[in-house]
Amino acid sequence: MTSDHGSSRTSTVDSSPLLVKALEKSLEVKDKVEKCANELSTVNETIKKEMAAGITLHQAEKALAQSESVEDRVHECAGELNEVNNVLAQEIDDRNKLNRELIETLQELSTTQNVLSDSQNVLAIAHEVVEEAKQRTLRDFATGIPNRELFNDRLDQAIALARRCDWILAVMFIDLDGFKQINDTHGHAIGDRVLQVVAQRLYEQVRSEDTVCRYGGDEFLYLLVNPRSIANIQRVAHNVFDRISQALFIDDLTLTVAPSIGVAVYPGDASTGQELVANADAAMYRAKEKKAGCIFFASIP
Ligand SMILES: Nc1nc2c(ncn2[C@@H]2O[C@H](COP(=O)(O)OP(=O)(O)OP(=O)(O)O)[C@@H](O)[C@H]2O)c(=O)[nH]1
Repeated sequence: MTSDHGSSRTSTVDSSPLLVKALEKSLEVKDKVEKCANELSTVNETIKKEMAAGITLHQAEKALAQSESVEDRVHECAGELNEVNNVLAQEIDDRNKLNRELIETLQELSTTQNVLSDSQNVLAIAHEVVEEAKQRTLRDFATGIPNRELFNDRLDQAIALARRCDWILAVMFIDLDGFKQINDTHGHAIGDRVLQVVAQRLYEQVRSEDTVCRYGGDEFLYLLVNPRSIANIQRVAHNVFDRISQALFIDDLTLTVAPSIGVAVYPGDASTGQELVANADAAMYRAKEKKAGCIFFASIP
């Protein structure tokens, strides 16, 4: 067996130094055994020939000595093979141990991944719960539309934008006329349904950049962002008025509520959100007092 052949085998099998050595050793032993077998076969051939020709005692002793020498070397090879086997057995043990450790590590990794995935799910649910809670704190419980807190936040943002972009803004203060009468005549539950329908009508009308909210009781606010002109504000206010004034059908009741609307415009009527709402509120009261078409602009004396 050539060393070239040996090195190509060992390099493809493993790069562990112990294993490389053991394999080289086994190739050496194999060579030795092959030599012994050849020698033994030569000795046997000679003995056969000599026996055919009539073997002498001297020849028989010589042949025995030769075969004993081969036998000694075969024993030696067996010892060496045993050593190789021990090394290989140790290597197999080590590899099995490594495999077991690898499997355990993979199992631990899989458990960790499951725990991680569970944690991620829990986290996602927690996010949803927090988001829902956040939404609840920003929505009016009875009608589902934004509440005063969300409106004020949007109003502050709108004022900041309007300042930077040179826009106008408008706040409409909407109060239902004679709402108490509905409560008193038909009960609080019907009054609640009326508020819900009004809120829905406002919500359906509002553009995505604008905001409506229930301010409290039967009061609603409507923020118009960058309406561009007073004429546009008037048009929206009239649309809101007409939509709210349409008949409401609740169970077998047909009800009507008309709103009083006060409008304040930024920057002409106020420079802050709070002032804008207060001025729209004051305009709404003047609209109520005068009963003049029920829409009143703060800037109109
Ligand atoms: N059903 C119901 N009623 C409410 C709610 N919040 C406030 N109210 C009632 O709404 C009414 C609001 O009072 P007002 O604005 O004086 O009633 P109004 O009859 O519309 O009076 P004007 O605005 O002057 O026309 C009161 O009767 C409150 O009890 C609510 O969530 N549900």
